[in-house]
Amino acid sequence: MAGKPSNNKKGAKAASSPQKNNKRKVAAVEAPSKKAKVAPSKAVKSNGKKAPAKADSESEDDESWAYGAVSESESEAEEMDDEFVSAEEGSDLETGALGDDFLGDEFAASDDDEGGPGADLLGSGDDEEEEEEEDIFASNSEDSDDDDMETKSRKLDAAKKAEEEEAEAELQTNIMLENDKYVLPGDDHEALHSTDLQVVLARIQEIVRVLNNFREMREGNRSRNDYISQLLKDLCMYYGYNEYLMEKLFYIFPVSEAIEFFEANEVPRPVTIRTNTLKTRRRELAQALINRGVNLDPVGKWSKVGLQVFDSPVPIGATPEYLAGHYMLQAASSFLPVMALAPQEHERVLDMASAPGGKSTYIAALLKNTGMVFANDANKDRTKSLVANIHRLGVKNAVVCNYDGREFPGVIGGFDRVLLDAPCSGTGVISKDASVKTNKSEQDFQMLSQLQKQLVLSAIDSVDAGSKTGGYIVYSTCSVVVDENEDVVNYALKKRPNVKLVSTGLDFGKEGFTRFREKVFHPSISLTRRYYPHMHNMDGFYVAKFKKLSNKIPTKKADDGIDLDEEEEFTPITEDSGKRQRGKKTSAAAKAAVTEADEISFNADEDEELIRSSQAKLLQSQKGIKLRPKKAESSKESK
Ligand SMILES: C[S@@+](CC[C@H](N)C(=O)[O-])C[C@H]1O[C@@H](n2cnc3c(N)ncnc32)[C@H](O)[C@@H]1O
Repeated sequence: MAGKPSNNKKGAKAASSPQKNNKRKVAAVEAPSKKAKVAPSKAVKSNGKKAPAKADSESEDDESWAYGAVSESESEAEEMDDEFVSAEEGSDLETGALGDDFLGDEFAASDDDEGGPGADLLGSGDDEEEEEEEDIFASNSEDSDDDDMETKSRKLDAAKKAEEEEAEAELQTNIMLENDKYVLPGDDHEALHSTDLQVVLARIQEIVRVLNNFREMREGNRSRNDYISQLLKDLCMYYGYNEYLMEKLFYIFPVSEAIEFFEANEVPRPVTIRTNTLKTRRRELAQALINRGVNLDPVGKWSKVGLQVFDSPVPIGATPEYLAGHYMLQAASSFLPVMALAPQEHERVLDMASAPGGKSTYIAALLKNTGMVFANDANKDRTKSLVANIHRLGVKNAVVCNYDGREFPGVIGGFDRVLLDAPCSGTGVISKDASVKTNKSEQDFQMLSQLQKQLVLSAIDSVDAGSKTGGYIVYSTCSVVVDENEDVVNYALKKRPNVKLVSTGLDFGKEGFTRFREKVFHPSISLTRRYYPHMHNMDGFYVAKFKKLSNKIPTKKADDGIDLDEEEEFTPITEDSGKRQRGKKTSAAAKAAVTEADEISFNADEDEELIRSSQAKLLQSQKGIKLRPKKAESSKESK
């Protein structure tokens, strides 16, 4: 990096991009990437692992899902592939966090917790089968024809690494000799206006170093904000985000981790596929693909149906196995909400925003084609790919419908479980759709958050609390932004005191925020889970699971709408220190928490105009219907 100056970011990246290595010995999706300390280019290396196989449909990214519009490019490939193509979810796992038999456990756990029967939906799932699988993958790696080549390649890697470390050490030494305190360039300093990305990168590294040891390293009486505001500008320039989004994302993480997140967004996530257990088993599928020369491994211990594809001589979205419906091209993160939903055989399940059907078809597989999946999507065009996937995968228990999710349960209700994989900004899938970096404004986030809040209430209202086996709602997004996640869940808890959050059953992922900047959320939001590309090598993702306790919406017991009567253990956060303390919930403390959050919550009456414009946008994009602007209330009244 330091030894290879470049005038542009591409050059800078090329110097640090992971070496192409087609051998299959890369950690599974589950292995959290090694953390880079500060240097962004390092993060690329640690995260890159190896260049993933290119799905033939990879270029089909679209982010029109946000408003349900469909772009021209959403063509055949997407019809065949799933939301992986349409830039959807993301997620992860922390190494070893899950047991070997997670799928089985997951269903059992969900039922143990909440009283339904568990089921190993993959069939036997026994040790013998696992051993056979291991054999398959072991023999797959033996095909490395050339030990010599491998040795040479290892030597080259080692030499390159040593060279890079030396170059970095030189840079560090220079910095330390020059001055431990980093002097921010003044307004008139030409360095401040440099567009040389190497200069910008060096400044990013310096500022991060200062911020990580602020007391020792700051210059004179410069404030933290001085450094942060320069850093945000530099990050925008280096990574190409608009300022609004950069700030929104930056504050989600500690400083160094934010850089890792931005770096991870520059690297493609691994290509993953989900075995369609309605038609085959993972080991059979793996063997068939290996016979075609596909280099793959299980996605990680947390899933018994996922495979990670490293490289393939044939387009992975057009193999005979693909066409026969033996697998779905699907981001690993997409598995998570369905695993959290844990549908049980014979249940009625609603997938409220389902196109192109990655999750609906997984639900159908877990139901073993029993019961019923209502696969709904507001975008009629997108339901074509949904139908195609349902046919290809041999799903026989699905009903496809095309309603605005907000019309439920008016359309039909009383479901055992509902999945709301909500339309979102796609900030978790920037590596698939870089346009998100620049095309999301404050208004977009407001509109999305409102839509998500309305949809989540409909999802809750569509579930039957009296379901013998279910009564669950899962809310998920492929966004890491708090407005679309914790904010929405907090709103649902306030508006629907007849639900509570329960464990997602996913033993990995970061806890949802109970506090974020000026916002304080309900303590139970720590049960929700966040997934990050830099940490879990999956798309950024969020999963929350609710249990519906009653079909009646209780009258509010407190102003904020949350039942505060019960004394329960929770973890308050002291105002001054921001540190957590174990304690008993007191009505006053909990009330204060939710009241604060209330101030930033969505209010349907106040926001009528925004809702209307969002609906208008949806109508126009889908049906070409243009709504006339609504006359102002005041002019109506004056008539
Ligand atoms: C994240 S994508 C869903 C991906 C899907 N769950 C899967 O796994 O393949 C969000 C979907 O929400 C749909 N959508 C947008 N607004 C909606 C609304 N008001 N009601 C229902 N669906 C909506 C979009 O058309 C888009 O297909």
